[in-house]
Parts: sequence; structure tokens; C-alpha cells
Amino acid sequence: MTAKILDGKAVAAELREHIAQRVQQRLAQGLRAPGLAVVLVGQNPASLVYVRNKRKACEQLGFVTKDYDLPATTTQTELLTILDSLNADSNIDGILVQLPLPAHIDPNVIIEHIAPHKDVDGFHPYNIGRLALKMPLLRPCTPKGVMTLLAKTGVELAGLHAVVIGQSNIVGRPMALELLAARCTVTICHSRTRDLINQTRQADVLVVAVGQAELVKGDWIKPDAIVIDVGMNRLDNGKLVGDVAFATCQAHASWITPVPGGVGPMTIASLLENTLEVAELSKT
Ligand SMILES: Nc1nc2c(c(=O)[nH]1)N[C@@H](CN(C=O)c1ccc(C(=O)N[C@@H](CCC(=O)O)C(=O)O)cc1)CN2
Ligand SMILES: [Mg+2]
Repeated sequence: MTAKILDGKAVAAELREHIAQRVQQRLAQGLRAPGLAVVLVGQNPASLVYVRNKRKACEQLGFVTKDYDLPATTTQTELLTILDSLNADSNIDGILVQLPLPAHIDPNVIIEHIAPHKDVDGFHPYNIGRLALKMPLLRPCTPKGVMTLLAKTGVELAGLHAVVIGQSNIVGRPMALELLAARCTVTICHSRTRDLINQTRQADVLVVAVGQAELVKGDWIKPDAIVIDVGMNRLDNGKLVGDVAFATCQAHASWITPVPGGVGPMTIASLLENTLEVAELSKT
């Protein structure tokens, strides 16, 4: 068995094309372009790349961005004041605060200060709660992107055993909620899980989001499993690898996402999709 590639780059390009068409339809109807506020605090090198890519994608699809590039010394109070003005701005559909934030700013306070209906990252407790109750509104971008990729396999998810490794607020937890809503039996594993390999070997769908280069090996994989790699790890030689040892896992799985070009591009496409969904709810 050699797994088929779940090509996130291609699926994201398709989705982006569809979003661009919907934006053009809005403009033709005299409606305004979707507006996204993109807030970056500090100069985290990876964040600089992601924020640049998000702004570029917005421009390509006809969205308007309101850009904030704030110094790392920005206080929590200053950031909250900016959010107040964005929450009240009727031209802004979505607000994105890039994570991680500098250590003196509490991300939970910031996320909770974003108006839930503008929380296009889907991280606000209100939106996570909606997802937990199977009443989703704005869904976290990476797990949503993974669900879009899983739909592309054509595999019926209901009844499958899904194992998620990682319990972060932005990937692992909402990922488990998404899979539960799709009627999978879900196991969440984390750093205190005993006998991790015994868990992964029972997974029909395995999602790995731990940030450990090539942790998951081929013999951890149940034959024909779907393997989703959310990890992104830069090796000393400059190569980008996932949390999954791609070549050996490909030999056991039925479908597998590559790194790069798997889940990452879907995160940005889902952000654009969420922002458009908010814009489409407004009358202007
Ligand atoms: N406010 C948010 N912060 C963060 C999020 C998020 O969804 N919202 N997620 C991550 C970072 N992230 C988006 O912000 C992100 C990460 C990776 C990619 C991506 O396209 N990766 C490429 C490889 C890129 C490279 O070469 O370095 C890939 O996998 O092909 C997009 C978005 C944390 N912060
Ligand atoms: Mg990827």
C-alpha cells in the first residue's frame, strides 16, 4: 500500500478560486469587499511569514485588510483598545490577532475581547462552545481545513476511530470536536498519554499536532489509515518536516498529507472562507 497524497496546496487553491468568485459577485452587486483586520505584535520570524501570506492572499482575492504591525512592547491595554475600535468598525468583518503573542500579553484575555461574530480564527470561547455543542458558527481554521481535506478523500467518517495527538486550544481540542461532530469515536492523546503507539495503531484517522519532528513512524500506523500531519518543524539543515515520518507512514496509510503543502495552506484558505462567511451575513 502506498498512500495517496492529500494535496492541501491544490485543495486550498480551488477553495480560494471559489472565494474569489464570491467576492467578485458581491462587488458586482454593489456590496463591499470583505474586510479583515490583521494584527501582529512583535517580530516572531514565523509569524512575519504567516501574516505576510495572509495579507497577500487577502489582496489576491479582493479582500481589504487593515494592518497593524505593533512593537513587541505594546501593552495588553493598548491591544485591547485597538480591538475595541475594530469590534465597532462596520467595515471590518473579521479580526485576526496572530499567535503567539509576546509573553506579557495573555492570549486568553485578547481572544475573549474579540467580538465573537468577528472572531474569524474561531478561538473565542463562544465559538469553541458552539462547536462543542454541534452548533458551529466560526470554526478554528486549521481543524476546519483538515475537515475539508478529509471530505476530499470521499471516505465516510461516521463510526471511524479518530486519534488526535495534541491538545492545544488552536488545533488538538477543536480538531477532536470536529471529528466528534462528524460522528467519529475520538481519542485525544498528549504528553502524559501512556503507550502512545498502542493508541495510534487503533486509529482509522490519525491527526498529529505536537511539534515534534517525525515523531510518528510507519509501524505506528494502522494499515490503510488516513494520516493528517499538522506539524511543521524546521531541521538544522533547513528542511521543513512534519510530525510524521512521511516515507515510512506513506507505506502503511491510505491517504496522507505532505509537509509542506498539506494542512498549512488549508489554514489560510479557511481563514478567508470564515471572513467571507461573516461578510455575507452583513447587508453592506
Ligand atoms: N491567529 C492565529 N495564529 C496562528 C494560527 C492561526 O490559525 N491563527 N496558526 C498557526 C500559524 N499559521 C497561521 O497563522 C500557519 C502556519 C503554517 C501555514 C503554512 O501554510 N505552512 C506551509 C509551510 C510554510 C513554511 O514554509 O514555513 C505548509 O505547511 O505548506 C499557514 C498558516 C499559529 N498561529
Ligand atoms: Mg502542511
